[in-house]
Amino acid sequence: MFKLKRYLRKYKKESVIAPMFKMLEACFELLTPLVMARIVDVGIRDRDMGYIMMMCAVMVAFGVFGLLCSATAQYFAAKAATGFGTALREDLFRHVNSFSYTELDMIGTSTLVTRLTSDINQVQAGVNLLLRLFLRSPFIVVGAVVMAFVVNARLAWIFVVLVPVLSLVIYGIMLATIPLYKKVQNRLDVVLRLTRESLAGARVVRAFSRQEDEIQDFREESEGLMHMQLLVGKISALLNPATYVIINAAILVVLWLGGGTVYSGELTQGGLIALINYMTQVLLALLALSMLIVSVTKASASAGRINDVFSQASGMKEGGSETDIREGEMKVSFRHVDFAYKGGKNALTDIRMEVKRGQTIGIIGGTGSGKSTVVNLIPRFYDASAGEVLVDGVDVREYPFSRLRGNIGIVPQNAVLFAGTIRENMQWGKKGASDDEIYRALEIAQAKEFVEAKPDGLETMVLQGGKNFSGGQRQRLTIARALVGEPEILILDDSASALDFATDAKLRRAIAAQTRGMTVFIVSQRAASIKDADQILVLDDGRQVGLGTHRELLETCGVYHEICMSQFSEKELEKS
Ligand SMILES: Nc1ncnc2c1ncn2[C@@H]1O[C@H](COP(=O)(O)OP(=O)(O)OP(=O)(O)O)[C@@H](O)[C@H]1O
Repeated sequence: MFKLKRYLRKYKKESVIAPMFKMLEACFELLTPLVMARIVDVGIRDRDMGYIMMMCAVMVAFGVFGLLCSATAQYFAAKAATGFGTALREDLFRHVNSFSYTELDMIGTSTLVTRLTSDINQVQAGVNLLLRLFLRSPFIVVGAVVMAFVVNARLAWIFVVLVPVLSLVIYGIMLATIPLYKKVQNRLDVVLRLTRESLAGARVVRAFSRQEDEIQDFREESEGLMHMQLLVGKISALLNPATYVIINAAILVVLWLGGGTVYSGELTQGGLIALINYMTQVLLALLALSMLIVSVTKASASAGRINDVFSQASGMKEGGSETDIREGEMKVSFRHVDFAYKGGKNALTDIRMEVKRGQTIGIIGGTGSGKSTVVNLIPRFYDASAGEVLVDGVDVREYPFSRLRGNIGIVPQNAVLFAGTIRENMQWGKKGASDDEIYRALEIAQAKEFVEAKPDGLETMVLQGGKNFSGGQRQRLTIARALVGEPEILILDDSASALDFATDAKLRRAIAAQTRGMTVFIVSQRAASIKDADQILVLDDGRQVGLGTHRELLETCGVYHEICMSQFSEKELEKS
């Protein structure tokens, strides 16, 4: 948690004012039993109503000042803590955004969501409590012991014994619960992941009638979390009975010994009442301290999880801004490229390909053969494990991300749209794109017709994930989004799979005719979608088993021939 203190730097003033006001409030609290003692020893003894009223007014004034101090402290602590939380959240979000796909795969989205939300809230609550209580509680404990010595030094020794005994009990309980908080948070991660998966895949769950299994899995995890929380709760629940037994025993001792002292005149009745009040103050302060420790412990566990994300640096270093681009003939080159996902075997082995500016490249192969992996290396979603990928003759690792990716329009396999209007979604491709530019892109992507048919046109709202559009419409919108920016390289990663054959063909014809000079990569399982490409890369289990035109590959590449045989009739094959 200490490591995160930099986020409080902007709130130095608040971080000092909050504990100071809490201490001031504590001073009023410590003085109150003395006023009470005066009421008993002087006011009540002498039956002096004027004195009693005056002292009551003093007590009320202490209470009001204490309340004002407490409210001021609360205000500044809340200001510092929420500012801290906001700065931390923004920084963590920025850091997560710097991750490459490798780190995202490794850490997992659900746990990142928990860390960005619940963990940061936990740390924020810890900071708030820390600012208010870390000085106040020890100050009250020490202050109450000192005041007890002021009232009666002989009886004050009971406090000297009481404070360590109480502290020891509280510490023991803390020690038992602290490791469990981290486990609770980890379990929460699992529950969140299950919830996310189950809700995101709600349609699939229903389609496979898996609701009961999903509910069962969720129940098991949720009950696991509950048992863990109950265990922590049960141990923590010992705190109050244990401490109250000790404090009441101490009060009995004070009354037992104090009674005699009052008779002998060594201690006044008011003094005895003040001692009991101080004892209660010690207990309450220690309980507040234990609450602080619990909160700080939870916050530390959460801070640890947040720091783990911060310490995960992006494995990808961005290239310098002065990239020397050689505008040669080759737009994209793969030179003996190998790639393995973290901890896995090679997903790609020795990929070699030279793609000229303006060419269309088809990439085909069975499922899992590495087609998406190949195209993911061009915008540097992953880095090659061996060999190099070049764009305009320069290794992709030498580019600043914005420059490299700014020239690439990528349409991923899963059509992802964001909540907002169609226009806003299209402007992801190019900030401030005009309606003309958007309609041109929609036209090429074969999406203009259905967008125009909507009463609100470009103002039509897209629901989260594009749920109010069909799969094919979503795909066409994501293609249009990539085209709006008129990228130099367009990557269509199986992004026309939901289109019927006629629309798919129209789309490819429009791209070929209206995007002259654009280098286009088409990943597809359908031979018909890529057969007219200038070059076709054939993959089999991550290996390049063919590279050439449709005609050439039919002659030379067994895998390609087989794919075509399975998809075309004899007649179609002869014609092609
Ligand atoms: N994020 C990942 N982490 C680990 N392994 C992965 C990851 N993505 C893909 N793989 C593995 O890499 C191999 C190639 O996957 P890739 O997605 O490139 O295949 P593909 O040819 O595009 O398949 P499909 O046509 O089914 O989309 C597969 O064995 C797959 O299991």
